[in-house]
Amino acid sequence: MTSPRHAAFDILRQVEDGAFADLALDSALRRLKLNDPRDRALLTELVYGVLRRRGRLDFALSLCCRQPLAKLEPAVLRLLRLGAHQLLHLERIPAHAVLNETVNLARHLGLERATGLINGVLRRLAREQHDLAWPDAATAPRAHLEQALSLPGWLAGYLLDQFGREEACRLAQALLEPAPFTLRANRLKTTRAELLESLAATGHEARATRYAEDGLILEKRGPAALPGDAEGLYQVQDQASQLIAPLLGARASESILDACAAPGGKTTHLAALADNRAKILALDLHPQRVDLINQGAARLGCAGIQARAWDMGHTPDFVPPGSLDRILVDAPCSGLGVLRRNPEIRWRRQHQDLCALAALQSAILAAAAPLLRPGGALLYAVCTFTREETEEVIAAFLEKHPDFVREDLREQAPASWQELFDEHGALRTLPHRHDGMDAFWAVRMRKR
Ligand SMILES: C[S@@+](CC[C@H](N)C(=O)[O-])C[C@H]1O[C@@H](n2cnc3c(N)ncnc32)[C@H](O)[C@@H]1O
Repeated sequence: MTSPRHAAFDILRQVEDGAFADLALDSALRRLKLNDPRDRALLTELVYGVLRRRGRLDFALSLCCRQPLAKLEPAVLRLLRLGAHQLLHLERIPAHAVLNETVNLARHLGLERATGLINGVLRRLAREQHDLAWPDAATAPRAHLEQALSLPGWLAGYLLDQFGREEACRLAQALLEPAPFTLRANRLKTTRAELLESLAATGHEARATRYAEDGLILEKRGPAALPGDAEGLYQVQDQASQLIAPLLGARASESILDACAAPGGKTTHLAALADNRAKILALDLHPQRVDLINQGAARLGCAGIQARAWDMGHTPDFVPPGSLDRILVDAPCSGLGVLRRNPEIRWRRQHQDLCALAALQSAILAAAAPLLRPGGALLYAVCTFTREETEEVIAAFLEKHPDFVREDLREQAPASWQELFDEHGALRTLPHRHDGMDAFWAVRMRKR
């Protein structure tokens, strides 16, 4: 039987080769017979923890290893990172167990020749871990962000430039933590209060979200399965994502385009808010992801959704121009606001990607714009915070589309949401400021 450490080693290798961590982990959890929930939790923690904290782990390891880490065999470095993560961040595992397990795994993997090095480096790290010279946030903020808070160099510089030292450090710290597990009560079938009650009755601890009207955060999961999954009583959806559909401001019976819709979290939310009386066209580039929209809609009891594959780089030729009341463009983006959920993006995303993503976002907006009727509203949303993908995309769009005007979202938002908007009336959520939610950005424009 594969141990959690061995499984984590395999998944980390797959991720280095380009796999998505969540998919590789889900498939391993399904395939392996890890019956003890503690083993499943350890596997998840090892994979997500090592990916999130790689910058921090490499800094600590480099202080304890005589060779530069770049010269180590990839498999040896992977084992060292796994060991270092347990030593530095998982206090309940004693150091001798970490050393034994890591060296045994190295042997099992045929890395007998590296066991001396692995043992030596981890032994030294265990001894010196409380005296490591972490760079100081006040005097060396960029090194602090890279080495203590585990950001790649370009992103450390980017955050400092955009947010300043203190806020950059708070954001980077928040992005290192596991994301909350948040649900949206499906108002087509239940209410938040009812769902909170049935969660409590089945041994789970949950609380209402501070901002999203139908949201609840699972604070402590009980051993039983969550009630109401098959019945479609809830959708797993971050609180920030739950703010987007209400901000579109749709009314029942309107025609809506959800231009980048899969897997359908916001499409199904739009249907629920309109009490199933809106007509929603849900498009996405990838046909297999379109299936997810249909499956979600069926489970949640949503009606009025037509989902199909389409490349929104081009205006859909099957929708009459000027015929839609509302458009949501929840655009593909750098995903830096959801690094907690997709930890491999931290190391995969490059600064130069931002330009290409902004070009794609601009193309999608330009293709959607002719479909809106005069007086209709277009909401643009991304789960990131970079200037390139937010203000700059919208400024370029408004310059080329003088028939659109930007709206101030504060005017129609509830009083309790006012702190979620910036001084230009755009939604700007950040995990360290707003009830732990993902970092999103959204703005609404109206066609004259
Ligand atoms: C941020 S996700 C959308 C999440 C979705 N709105 C939800 O709430 O579940 C962006 C989506 O855009 C899709 N996409 C990427 N390029 C696209 C294109 N050219 N046309 C249409 N969809 C595209 C991706 O497949 C992805 O599903």
